[in-house]
Amino acid sequence: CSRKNTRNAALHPLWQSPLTIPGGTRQSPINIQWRDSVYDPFLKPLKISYDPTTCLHIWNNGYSFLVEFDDSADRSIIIGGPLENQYRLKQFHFHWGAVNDWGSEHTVDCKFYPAELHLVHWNAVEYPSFEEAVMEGNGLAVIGVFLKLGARHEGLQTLVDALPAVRHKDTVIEFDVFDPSCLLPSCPDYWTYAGSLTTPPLTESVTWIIKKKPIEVDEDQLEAFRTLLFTSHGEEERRMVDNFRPLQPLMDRTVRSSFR
Ligand SMILES: NS(=O)(=O)c1cccc(F)c1
Ligand SMILES: [Zn+2]
Repeated sequence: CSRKNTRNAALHPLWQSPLTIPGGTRQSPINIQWRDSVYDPFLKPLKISYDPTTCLHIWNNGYSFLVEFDDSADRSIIIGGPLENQYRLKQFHFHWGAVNDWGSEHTVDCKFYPAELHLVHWNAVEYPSFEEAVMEGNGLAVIGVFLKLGARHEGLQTLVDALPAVRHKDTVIEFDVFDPSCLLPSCPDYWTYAGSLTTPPLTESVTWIIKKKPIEVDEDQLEAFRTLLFTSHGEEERRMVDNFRPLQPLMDRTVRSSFR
């Protein structure tokens, strides 16, 4: 993407130095060039079934705010799409900007969205734990959903209302019923490619499934994200904004689409 729309991610202390993995060949995020993506007729529809009672808590981990789920059984799972196995939901979180001009990690034809949702799942068929799956090439499956400025999102609002309670790093609150499927667009279309985690340990273990259609949220909801802090109680406050990684080289990868 041309420099003109490169945002100032470099200012963020977490990614002050260009964080690259020596020998990394499948790093994320990437720009998705729509015209270069290849329609794959063998891609199946993605099947998603989440049990809202598996929701546990929300916490601020100093990178984003995470909504974590009980992944001790196959109760909230995804299957199909590009996946060989069934994957269990572990957590979801967001990345966003200081302003609405940027914030997403992935881009589409160099367009940034103001925020991006990541629903993180792990391959519990082949691996005994999330921590082990994180180290394996087919260990994780992350669904990415772009957020665009528009109508207020009622499902998101229940999350937004809880954010003041996790303003500081390492704070947590119980959050016992939430259905993350309310955050998915109704359109089934997606792109998929082999990539990595976008925060440390940056391991190359993610099958990315990026939804073509964004969901709409309003300005107040995006502003609520920006009231969170990277810093703990007692530290000098640093607003949690621009918590995204810079775009990474595509290298020898093809992005497939589930749609013509
Ligand atoms: N941003 S992300 O690639 O979805 C991610 C980073 C770190 C851990 C994790 F489970 C997911
Ligand atoms: Zn993420």
